[in-house]
Amino acid sequence: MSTRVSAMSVLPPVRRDRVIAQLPQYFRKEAALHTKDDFNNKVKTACQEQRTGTVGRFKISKVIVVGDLAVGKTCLINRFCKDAFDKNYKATIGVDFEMERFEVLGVPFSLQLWDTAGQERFKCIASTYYRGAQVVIIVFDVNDVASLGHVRQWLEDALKENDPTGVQLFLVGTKKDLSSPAQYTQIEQDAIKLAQEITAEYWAVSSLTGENVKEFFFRVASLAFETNVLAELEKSGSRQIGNVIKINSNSNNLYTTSKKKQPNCCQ
Ligand SMILES: Nc1nc2c(ncn2[C@@H]2O[C@H](COP(=O)(O)OP(=O)(O)OP(=O)(O)O)[C@@H](O)[C@H]2O)c(=O)[nH]1
Ligand SMILES: [Mg+2]
Repeated sequence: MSTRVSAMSVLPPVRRDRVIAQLPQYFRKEAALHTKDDFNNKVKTACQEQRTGTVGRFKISKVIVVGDLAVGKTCLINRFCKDAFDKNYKATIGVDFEMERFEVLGVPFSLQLWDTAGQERFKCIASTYYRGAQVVIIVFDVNDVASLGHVRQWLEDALKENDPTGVQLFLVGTKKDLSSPAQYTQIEQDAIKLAQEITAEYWAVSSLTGENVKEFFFRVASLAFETNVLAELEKSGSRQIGNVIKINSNSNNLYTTSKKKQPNCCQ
């Protein structure tokens, strides 16, 4: 029996319910990152011809999930990744992360979801992991106006560590199951207005019922994938990119940022 283990054979196949063949639609047209109803043509062609360069088996996009304490960041990730919901609150201490593997237009694509702490005393540990994010998800509770009010601060903190032009932003209202339609409509207006101002795509979800959770993460994976492939095509220009395999530089420094940076806010 062969003992040789290649990177390919270590990876299990992508789950059938993580296969994305069509562009998932936005939640609200007024606050969408784009409103096209299909993937970019150049992206589709590149995928068909297997010219996606580093976007493929080895490409990992970093996603950070930030927002006030107890708004439901951990529950949102657990509903999607584990199809589980815990009604008891257990504060995230520092950070946790989950890997999710997708197949988009036939190409493997992974998201690394970083679940960060909202509690003030753990925030500085968490913020050392913000660097290198391609997607920032800012979460608020649709039943808590103050948590929506703090979104700009979370955005500022996240962008301090990242190139603002290279980040895709999502604004997610959670706990929709707890709000009455009238209350919800009121806060949605404010949330959409804010999303437009900060150029974020707006979603409302419930991790308890699962409403819109899968749709939301599929949209995140698809838009991140599309942006990555377009960037890859642009970078390559006329150069042949089909044979290049390299680990994304962002993912290289994921584990080293905390060592390099000495936070001085947690004493
Ligand atoms: N009804 C309802 N409760 C929710 C929902 N999402 C989260 N909760 C509850 O809200 C509380 C906080 O959820 P968490 O996901 O732990 O919050 P968090 O944002 O991760 O909090 P920190 O880790 O401290 O930043 C828990 O008691 C959850 O059960 C939801 O969609 N509906
Ligand atoms: Mg948490």
